[in-house]
Amino acid sequence: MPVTTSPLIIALDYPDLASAMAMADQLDPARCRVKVGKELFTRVGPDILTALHQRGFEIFLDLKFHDIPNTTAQAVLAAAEHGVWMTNVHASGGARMMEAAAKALTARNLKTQLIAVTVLTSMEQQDLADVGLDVTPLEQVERLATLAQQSGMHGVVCSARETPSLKALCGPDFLKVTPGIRPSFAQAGDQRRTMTPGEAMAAGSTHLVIGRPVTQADEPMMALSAIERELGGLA
Ligand SMILES: O=c1ccn([C@@H]2O[C@H](COP(=O)(O)O)[C@@H](O)[C@H]2O)c(=O)[nH]1
Repeated sequence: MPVTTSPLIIALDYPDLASAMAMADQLDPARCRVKVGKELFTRVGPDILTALHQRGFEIFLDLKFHDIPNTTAQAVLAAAEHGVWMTNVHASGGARMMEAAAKALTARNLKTQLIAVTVLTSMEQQDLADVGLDVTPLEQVERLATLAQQSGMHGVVCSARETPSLKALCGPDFLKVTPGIRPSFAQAGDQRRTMTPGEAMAAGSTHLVIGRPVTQADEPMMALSAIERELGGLA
C-alpha cells in the first residue's frame, strides 16, 4: 500500500544531510513524497535514503542514469536495492538500455517504479536545435515516451504541457511525472516548459515535482499549503 496518494513530490535539492532533513522534518509523508537528486546524493550518499525512509517517506531517487545497457541496468538495480519508490533513466539512452534496466528489476522481483526522462523541462525548441534535433519539444517527448513505454518503463518525466498528448498516446495508467511546476507566486528560473500546479493536474499529470517554489520560499510550509489549496478537488 502506498504511504500517500498525494501527487506531490518535493525535490530536496540541498547540499547536505542536515539541510535536507531540516526540510523533510517539516513535511508529512502522508501528504507528499520526496525526491533525492544528483546534488544531495552525490554529497551525502545512501545515508540520506536511510534517514528519509526512517521518517516514513517514499523516495524518488532522481539520478537520471544514461550509459550503456549493462552499466545502466546495474545502476538501476543498485538504486532499487535501496528500497526507493521510484528511480529513472534518460529515454535518449535508447530501447536496449531501457529494456536492460527494466529486465534487471523484474528478474529480481523489485517493485521500484522505473521511469524515463524525455526532454528536460529546462529545454525549449532552440535547445533541441542546438543539439541537432529539428523537432518541437512535444514531438520529441511523444517519440521518447512511446519508446519508453515499448521498452517496459512505468512512465516518463515530461513537462505538464505534454501530458494531454501522452495521456492519449500512452494511456492514463502510464505515469506522467512533471517537474517545471511553477505556482503563480514563484519565479520560473531555469525552467522553460512550465505550468501551475492546478494546470498540471488538470492536464493529466500523475505526479508533480516541486522544488524551489517550496524549498526556497520564505515560508516553505505556507507555500506548500497554498499549492495544496490550489490542488483541492483536482488531486
Ligand atoms: O526534466 C526535468 C527533470 C528533472 N527535473 C528535476 O526536478 C526538480 C525541479 O526543481 P525546481 O526547483 O522546482 O525547478 C529538480 O530537482 C530537477 O533536477 C527537472 O526540473 N526537469
